[in-house]
Amino acid sequence: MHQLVLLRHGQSQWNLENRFTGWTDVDLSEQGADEARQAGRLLNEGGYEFDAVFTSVLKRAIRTLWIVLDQTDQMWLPVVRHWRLNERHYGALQGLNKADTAKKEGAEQVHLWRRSYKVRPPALAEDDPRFPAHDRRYAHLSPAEIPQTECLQDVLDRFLPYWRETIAPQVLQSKRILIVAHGNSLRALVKYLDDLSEEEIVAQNIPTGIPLVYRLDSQLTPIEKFYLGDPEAARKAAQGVANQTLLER
Ligand SMILES: O=C(O)[C@@H](CO)OP(=O)(O)O
Repeated sequence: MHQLVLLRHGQSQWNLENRFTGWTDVDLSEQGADEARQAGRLLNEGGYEFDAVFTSVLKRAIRTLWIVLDQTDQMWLPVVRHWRLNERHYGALQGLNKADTAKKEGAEQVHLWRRSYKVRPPALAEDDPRFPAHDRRYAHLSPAEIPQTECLQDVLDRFLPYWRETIAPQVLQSKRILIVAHGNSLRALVKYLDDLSEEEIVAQNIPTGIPLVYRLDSQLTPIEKFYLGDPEAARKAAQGVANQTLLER
């Protein structure tokens, strides 16, 4: 049996402000840092140890990872940061308030942008300062790899090669892997691991800062999966993510 732990970063400043974030490099809020510490405590209590760790090139995930490694006394572990684990690029929605956007564009449209598999949010123009080609951390990417917007399918398409070539082989060697990433990059991986349909993935929301443990067989098919800690707290936190576009917020 193989084990994999997924962790969405703790609450970010823009999660707190209820803004679409995507590839914007915002930091953790104070609550987010607390959530990361709590994730570390849960991992300690469960006796979880890791052999290798993967994260994105965005500081809310990196800092969550730092806090977890500190909390679990595993700061020595090898860490790989890769853009393919980044959050979904939210195109021209990046920076906008989610509830205001639902008011303006309609809740149904915003739900499609947030959770459908194939509907892309409006794209960024190439001369927009938010376009990642202007950021030197992405200078090594080919033009075709740099997104102006992404739907969940695009995220899975860019995450999967990295999963197949780099992470999955290590899981199969029985290395205990921790992936600290983002709501939608983890939804893409969950869709793939759980073999969910395009309809089923719509209802999946991943809460911030709660470790999600997968036990997998030799084909990397899940045998069981569960959130560490109180299952009711994880359910409520996931519901809170789903509710971010409610107009009365
Ligand atoms: O803004 C984002 O980048 C993501 C994660 O915070 O939001 P959503 O859950 O709306 O897809």
